[in-house]
Amino acid sequence: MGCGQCNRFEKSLCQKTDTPERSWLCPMLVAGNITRSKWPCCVTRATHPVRIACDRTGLVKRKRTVLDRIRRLWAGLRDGERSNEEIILLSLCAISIPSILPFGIVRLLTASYAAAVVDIGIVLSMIAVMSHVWRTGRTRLASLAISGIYSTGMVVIVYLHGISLVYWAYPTMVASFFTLPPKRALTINLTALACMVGLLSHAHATPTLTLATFSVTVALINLFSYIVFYRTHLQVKELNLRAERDFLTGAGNRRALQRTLMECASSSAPCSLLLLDIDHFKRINDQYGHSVGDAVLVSVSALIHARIRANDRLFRYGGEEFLIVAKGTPAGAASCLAEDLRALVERAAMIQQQTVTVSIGIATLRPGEPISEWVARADERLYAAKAAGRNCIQTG
Ligand SMILES: Nc1nc2c(ncn2[C@@H]2O[C@H](COP(=O)(O)OP(=O)(O)OP(=O)(O)O)[C@@H](O)[C@H]2O)c(=O)[nH]1
Repeated sequence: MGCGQCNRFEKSLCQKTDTPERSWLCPMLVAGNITRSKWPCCVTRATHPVRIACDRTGLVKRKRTVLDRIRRLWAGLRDGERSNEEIILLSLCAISIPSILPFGIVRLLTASYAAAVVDIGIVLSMIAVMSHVWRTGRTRLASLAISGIYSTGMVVIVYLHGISLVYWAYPTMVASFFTLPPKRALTINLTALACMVGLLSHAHATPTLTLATFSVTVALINLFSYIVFYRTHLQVKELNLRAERDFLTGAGNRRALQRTLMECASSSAPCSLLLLDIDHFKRINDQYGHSVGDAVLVSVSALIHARIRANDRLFRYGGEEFLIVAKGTPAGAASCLAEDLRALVERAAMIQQQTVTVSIGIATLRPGEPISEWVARADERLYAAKAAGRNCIQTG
């Protein structure tokens, strides 16, 4: 592993710094032998106006080669710096450039200028999309653009050359499913198919049987792709849902909580946290066993779920702690909800001859308050409720 900035120095020879963006610096730099502004390669990853690399003996002035760039690119992809969507888009563009460019050149040489313009236009568009995704990391518009460029290019090529070049339709249409949601890809592909069939029958007088064969095979390719990608889409959705759920109670987990808290903090609506802890839960476990303890956790979670509104969210915050994010709920309404929940749990007969109770700490988000402070206030209120004798609520 090399220097965190230039990726070429042995880490053992580099010194660790306390800032995250300069976690490793070359010794020459640290020793003050050079100024940071003079050697930007060692200072920042973002800009490299001067191409410098470090080695064991010191600093060697060297231009970054294409191979270096490929290595760096590969390291970026491998280390998870880029999202899956970015990788798919970049790969699609990277594959289509060498696949289409030779045809463009041949057509240029054989004086098929119109087709050459289409091919080279697609290649240039792919380069533009690639550089946009690479620089910004934004994929939404780029996905639509790629599909649009492919489809338009395909229709124009069919218009120019007729049935002899319809083979491009198959890979192009499958590629749309990689970049877009299945329904959108299907819609774009079927529209392109309709345009191509129209052009083939009117502008090129293609025989009906050939046209039918083309239409049916393209439709089947789209149907199969739709089924495969739709199934994958559902599976990914299901996996994401599971990754954010607590296995025992079905409440959201800490990962899901973070996202919800961020949504609340960015909204102008009032929002309250209710941090709920089962009283003397250790005793329940010790006296009745862990399976009964688990059943109590499930029952408490179900009781809360049945009481809160569809807009509110329930999370398992810790072992026997639950956190309710009550959206659009000011302090007064949050106290009423907390008192209702406390009474509900107290009344529920979860274990024979033993009442299960809960303590609840409440904190309503203050304007501009950081999330960590908001949660800490709810935690502090919960401790106050415990200190006040348990089976009660405390408002912040
Ligand atoms: N059955 C079960 N027990 C759990 C689970 N997660 C945590 N616990 C137990 O919950 C207990 C929490 O004990 P404490 O933190 O001492 O809290 P407490 O006994 O409820 O006491 P107070 O909160 O002060 O009222 C520990 O014994 C944990 O082992 C779980 O998923 N299932």
